[in-house]
Amino acid sequence: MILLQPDSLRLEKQRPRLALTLGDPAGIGPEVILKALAQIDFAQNYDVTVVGSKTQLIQSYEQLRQQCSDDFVNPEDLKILDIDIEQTITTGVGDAASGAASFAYMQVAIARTKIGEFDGIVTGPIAKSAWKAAGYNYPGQTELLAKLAGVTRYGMLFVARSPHTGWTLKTLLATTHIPLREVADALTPKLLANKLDLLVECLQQDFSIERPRIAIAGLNPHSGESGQLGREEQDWLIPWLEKERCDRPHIQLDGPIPPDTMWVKPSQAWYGTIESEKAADGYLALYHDQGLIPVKQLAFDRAVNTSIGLPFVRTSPDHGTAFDIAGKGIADATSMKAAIQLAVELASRRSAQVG
Ligand SMILES: NC(=O)C1=CN([C@@H]2O[C@H](COP(=O)(O)OP(=O)(O)OC[C@H]3O[C@@H](n4cnc5c(N)ncnc54)[C@H](O)[C@@H]3O)[C@@H](O)[C@H]2O)C=CC1
Ligand SMILES: NCC(=O)COP(=O)(O)O
Repeated sequence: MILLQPDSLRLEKQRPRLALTLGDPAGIGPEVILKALAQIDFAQNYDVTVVGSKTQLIQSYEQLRQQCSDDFVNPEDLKILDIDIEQTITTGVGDAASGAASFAYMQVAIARTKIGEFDGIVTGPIAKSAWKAAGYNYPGQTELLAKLAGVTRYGMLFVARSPHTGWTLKTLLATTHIPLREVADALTPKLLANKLDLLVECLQQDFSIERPRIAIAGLNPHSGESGQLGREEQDWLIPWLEKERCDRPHIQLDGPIPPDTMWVKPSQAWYGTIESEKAADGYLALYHDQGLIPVKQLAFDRAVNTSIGLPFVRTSPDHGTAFDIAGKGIADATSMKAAIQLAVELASRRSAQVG
């Protein structure tokens, strides 16, 4: 027997259902959410549920009404999964109360996504220190997502589309929130092979790049200058890359590229002073600031932090809680808007691949 779906049901199924967590309620999360949602025709394109305190959203809305000439939505017009943990939140101060709140929003969003209620999660920014003050010792939201989703293979990818050319910079971090002192020991051929797998899969499935070209950074100045300025490249990075080139003939692997020049071509492709084909499809940075200084330099207002390897979509703005400007009405919502738009694109693409 063939069951025909009514058109309305089919359409409804195609609209990605997103959970949008408020982030730390003492930071700019509520403000950028209200502003970003005013800039996107969300009712047409996707179905969004804000997960967090309605009281905090209303407070942010009332502040914006007094301070701000930008557009922002009224929380009364939103679907809200209201979570009020009844603690006092002080705007601009990330503490145990705000950390407990933002952690609770994440737990609910992840649990509801796991049972199929949402196709993806867009997370507002949280403060890791506030989570710690609340007794939750995670280096970030990515690790919590991975743990609760039950995956051990995952990565932190930053995606930024150039407003000048439309070219998209995609940067995966091989290591993330660890002290700089520990980076060299954490980097191993196994870890890099794992991250490379994730990046290739993501470029193929999420960005339809069948035979990607990937640039991999060196660790030391001048990629070690033949061992004179550091030995990691000679000892294992170059041999590992040579082996990967033989094992993966369908992709192009450039590197190890001296970290200071790695970002020249992406910035030229960003501004359109070279053709975008001359830049790589993906960049693998070996540690947090090696990747994020150039990304934020080029695209602080619009880069999106994307978790790859999870069984559902997760995006987030690239910026943090910005406690210094919370409650002032001056936060820029472009990165949050880009995070929502990318989540819609990725979720739509994945559901088209499944069905
Ligand atoms: N996605 C997330 O959950 C992220 C969370 N964080 C957390 O945020 C907290 C604060 O981190 P910071 O290093 O200070 O970075 P931050 O991104 O919060 O702020 C850095 C600077 O940029 C400004 N800024 C940030 N976002 C802005 C926006 N949308 N519009 C206008 N100005 C903006 C801030 O006012 C500040 O001067 C930390 O606890 C950190 O762990 C940081 C990055 C991402
Ligand atoms: N630097 C990126 C960042 O801090 C966001 O991390 P996460 O909370 O998304 O894991």
